[in-house]
Amino acid sequence: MTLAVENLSHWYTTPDEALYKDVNLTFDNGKFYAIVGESGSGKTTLLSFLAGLDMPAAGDISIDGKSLKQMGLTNYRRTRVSTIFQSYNLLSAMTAFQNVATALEITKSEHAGDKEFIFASLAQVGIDRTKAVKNVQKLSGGEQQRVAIARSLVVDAPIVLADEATGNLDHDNSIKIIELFEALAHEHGKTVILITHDRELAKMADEQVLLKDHQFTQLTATKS
Ligand SMILES: Nc1ncnc2c1ncn2[C@@H]1O[C@H](COP(=O)(O)OP(=O)(O)OP(=O)(O)O)[C@@H](O)[C@H]1O
Repeated sequence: MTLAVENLSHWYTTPDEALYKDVNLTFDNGKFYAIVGESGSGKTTLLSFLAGLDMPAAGDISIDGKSLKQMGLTNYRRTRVSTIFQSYNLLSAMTAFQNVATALEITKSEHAGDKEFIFASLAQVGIDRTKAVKNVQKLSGGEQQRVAIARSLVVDAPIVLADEATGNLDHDNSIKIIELFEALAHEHGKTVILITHDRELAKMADEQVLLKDHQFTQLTATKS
């Protein structure tokens, strides 16, 4: 499966103040990508298009040649993509466990109601049973971030998008999450796209997409 960005241009004010012009990018399944670039360069904006939350001013996003417009953004969001937002968007009146359980119910997952599966999904991101049954507002920022990651991953979408998913985590926990993303791509064949400010973490990706001076450059990793 290939997710393609075709001749995409976007501006919020006028076309001569475009964030980017005629961008072409491809993202393949089984690969882990990092999008890096200065603050305000337009990374989150690109992610909102890839997530099917917004449409660019010009150009198209397609999946295996079929445009998202053709497919319908709601259909695309429901069936293809899972997004981890910078602001977590957790249901604040609920526990970590309930946040994950709700995602499984909404998406009619085969794991809906499976308590052990839910606890295991949270354990995978370092949230133990004691923390899992706490209201998410009683968890630290980094713990909330990990709950948001677990919630997004249980949905089992072929495309996983993450906006600064490790922004609130210490180095060791960031590495664990990156390894989890790597495994999703390499072992489960997903397309994983992470926005990050952290150049060291970005180097762990198979490809880096650099956004600089209104241009994207796709670089393949040369891993030792
Ligand atoms: N809805 C909007 N209306 C007008 N301008 C916007 C809107 N959203 C973003 N912008 C502007 O577009 C530019 C790119 O924003 P974006 O959030 O995509 O950048 P970013 O690279 O993700 O930044 P950061 O790393 O700081 O999160 C910024 O200058 C921002 O002010």
